[in-house]
Amino acid sequence: MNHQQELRTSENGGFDSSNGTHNRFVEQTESFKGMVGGNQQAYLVEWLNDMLPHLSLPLEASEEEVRACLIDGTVLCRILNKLSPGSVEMGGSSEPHLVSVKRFLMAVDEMGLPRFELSDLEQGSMVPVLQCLWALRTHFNFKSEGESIQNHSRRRWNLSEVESLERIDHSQVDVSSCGQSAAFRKERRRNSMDSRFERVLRSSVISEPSAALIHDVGQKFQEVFQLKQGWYADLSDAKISELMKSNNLDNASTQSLFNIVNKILDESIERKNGDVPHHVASLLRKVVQAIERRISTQAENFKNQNIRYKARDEKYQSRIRVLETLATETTEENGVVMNHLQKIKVEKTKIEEDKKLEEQDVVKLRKEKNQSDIEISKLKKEIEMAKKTHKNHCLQLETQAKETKDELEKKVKELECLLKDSRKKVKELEAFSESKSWRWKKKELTYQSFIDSQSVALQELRVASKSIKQEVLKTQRSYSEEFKYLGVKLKGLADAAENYHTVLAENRKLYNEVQDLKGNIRVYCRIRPFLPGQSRKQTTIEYIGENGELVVTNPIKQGKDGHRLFKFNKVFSPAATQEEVFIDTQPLIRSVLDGYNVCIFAYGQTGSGKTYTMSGPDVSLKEDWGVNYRALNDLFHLSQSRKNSIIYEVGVQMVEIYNEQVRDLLSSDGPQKRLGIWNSAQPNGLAVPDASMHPVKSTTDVLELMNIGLMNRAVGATALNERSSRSHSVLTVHVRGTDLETDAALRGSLHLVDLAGSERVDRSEATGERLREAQHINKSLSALGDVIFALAQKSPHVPYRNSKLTQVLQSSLGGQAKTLMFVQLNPDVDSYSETISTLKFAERVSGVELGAARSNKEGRDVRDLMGQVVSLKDTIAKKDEEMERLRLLKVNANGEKRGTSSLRYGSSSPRRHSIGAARKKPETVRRERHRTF
Ligand SMILES: Nc1ncnc2c1ncn2[C@@H]1O[C@H](COP(=O)(O)OP(=O)(O)OP(=O)(O)O)[C@@H](O)[C@H]1O
Repeated sequence: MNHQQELRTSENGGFDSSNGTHNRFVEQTESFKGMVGGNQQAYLVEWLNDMLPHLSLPLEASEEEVRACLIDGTVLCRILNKLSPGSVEMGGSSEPHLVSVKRFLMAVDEMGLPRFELSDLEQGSMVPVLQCLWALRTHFNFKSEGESIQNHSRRRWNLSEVESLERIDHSQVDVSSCGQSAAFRKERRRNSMDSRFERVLRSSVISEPSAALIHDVGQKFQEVFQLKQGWYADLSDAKISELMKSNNLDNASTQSLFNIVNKILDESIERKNGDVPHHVASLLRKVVQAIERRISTQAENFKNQNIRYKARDEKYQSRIRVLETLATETTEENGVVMNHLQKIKVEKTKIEEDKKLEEQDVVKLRKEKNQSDIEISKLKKEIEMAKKTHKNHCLQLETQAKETKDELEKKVKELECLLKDSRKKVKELEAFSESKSWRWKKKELTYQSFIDSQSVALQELRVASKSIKQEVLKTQRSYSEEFKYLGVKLKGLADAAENYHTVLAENRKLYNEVQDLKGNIRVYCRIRPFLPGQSRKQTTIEYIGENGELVVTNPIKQGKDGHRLFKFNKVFSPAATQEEVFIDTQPLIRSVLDGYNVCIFAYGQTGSGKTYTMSGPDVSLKEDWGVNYRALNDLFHLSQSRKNSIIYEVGVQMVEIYNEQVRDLLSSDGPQKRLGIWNSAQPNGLAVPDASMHPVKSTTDVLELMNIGLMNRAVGATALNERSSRSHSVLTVHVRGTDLETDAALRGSLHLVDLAGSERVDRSEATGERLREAQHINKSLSALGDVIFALAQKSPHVPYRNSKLTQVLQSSLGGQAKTLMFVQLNPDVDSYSETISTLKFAERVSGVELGAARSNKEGRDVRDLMGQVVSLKDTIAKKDEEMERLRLLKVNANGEKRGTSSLRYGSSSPRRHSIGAARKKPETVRRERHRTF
């Protein structure tokens, strides 16, 4: 059902009793309020279009479109004037739209209908506006319906007539289309639903063959009758009669004729008095007559058609019957007749099939109708359901509203309580603030009196401060004078302090010179740093003084007894570099070139850094070079710089003392060769005359030789498990210089001794071979200690012969040599006792006076005499050596008897690295040495 049909239904419904009119008006207005939505808006739009056709608003016009249409107020005023002519004054087009709307609203107010606000129409919700229009529509519908029941029943008749015509049209069409296909009939039916207007048109020109023709006729009518509201008022009688005379009415469609009738009726209703002008009435009659005529002719046509169909049908039936009787009577003519009959039967079956199809169509249509009925009932149910849910929703909302109202009331009560409380509190606060302000006033008074007394005191203080200021100025003056005096004094002190270091250096130089004069053995103490990977334990070194003081702490003892002070020529901290150590050693080494015998030896427990100081950790790196390399490098540099005045020849020996046996590390015969030792200090410094002497000309030569020597020592070490730390190595550098001017000769020698580890035997808990090694080391080191003690005591007998070490070092310790001892310390607290015994030994060494060193410079005569002395000493030494050998043989024989055996290097000793074929045999070297040194 479309909107118009619904509208019509609502318009027609409820008119049974005039008493119910008002109730229904209220109901409808209320219902609109509750259902503002698409349907109601569509009704209103349709109504508006009906009222003012020029609006031609689309049925599904949006709220904004409706607003745009109504906003200027003229539409509203026109509608009202149409419903109730003259109820609103119409303004000109220049009048502002607000005025029109206001006028409309005033009229609505007068009628007592619901109104809307201007703002609603302008931009607010359109619902109040639509409600107002709905009320207006309902109001005037009811009003007019009452009148139309009496006056305009014809109008309704017209519509029903049209519908009845439509039904006739359907049945006619159905009958006429008996012979057509079902599809064609369906198409026709669909077309028939297109629009109400076309349906009406079709019904009016049912005799016409096509819809196009119907439309054409309608168009023509529209052209002929462009009718407007109140049109006939403008027509003259002559015009109307002319219109009636013409055959225009006959050519117009039935719908157009109905429209004329309707308009005439509407106009007459609007005029209220119901009077219709005579000429209009005659026109109306004419139109109605035309319509009636048309309908009667069409009815006549249908009747005739029906009769024709019936007659045709009867004719067919009678023919069939005749043919059937003919068929039964004449059997001879059966063949011919049968054929005839067959044809007739075929025709009959065709007709029956058509009938069946018709029936099927009817059934289908019924079914479709049923389905649509079902759908309608479904929709109705849905609407009811929606109504119910809506009602439920409304109820829910109401209950919610009630609940919220209750809550709000509760809250209001609570707030009231709070308000009461706060009032109480405000009162309390007021009372409190009053008491406080009283107290403050009191305090103010006391403060005032206090301020008065303070201001008096301030006055007094000012006077006092003035006098104090004067005193301060006085003292300032005196202070500045004293400062000046102190400044002068301080300057003197600063000058003195500045000089202090130079004085200190001078002192040290003088001290060294005094020691040189005395021939004291110099002692340099060097402390090894903690090694990487070694946990930073507590150190035994408490203090290192610049002037050679060293304080060592006993980790067990506390207080004064825990500390011990030692004093040496120099103490090198763990941070001291190889370079720094050498700088302090350099002057001593240089004196070798001046013809002095110099001996440098490193003493200390195993791992304390003896080899580090003497050789260095890595020969390939120059900055790591120890005293050995640096000394020889320096000697060559110096000899080069002096080559214009003195020509130097340098030779090198390298021996090892292991288990009281001296072995040549550079000998081409191998280290197993035991060397003889001179029994007394040799004037030429050749302590080990049998050791091969290797002339060197550059640092590279020295490095090469020393590497061979170290390798020989290292090879031995591999076989005998780190023998290097249990043997003494002695590198002797012999220098012979000849003055080019005076031909005077000078000889100097430099012993560089890396002693074996000085730790006690019991500490290492050694046994077997190790014990033997340790015993030998102990023996040699204690022999060294005895020699030093004897020298310190200036004893007439110095026991050099007690060990090979003392014998080798005899020339450096006893003769007027310059001797330097590096005391190497391990800072680890675990090594405290070893450190103390090392330091005690070093203390004793530093006290030894060897007498002033003497240079070995000599003229030619002296040299000849010295040569003789040397040969004599050589002979004595040989004898001594023989005696020594015999003694050793005796000792060994006794030892073998006791079942002990001495260490041999025979098969167990490592392969000897050869110095090379170019090297001369020891005898040759010895001869040469005897010749040159
Ligand atoms: N001043 C130092 N700075 C850095 N490392 C050092 C220093 N002195 C010694 N060392 C390191 O300490 C370790 C032991 O040193 P070194 O072998 O020279 O001791 P040693 O007294 O000669 O031992 P041994 O008696 O066994 O021959 C080495 O690894 C060495 O590099």
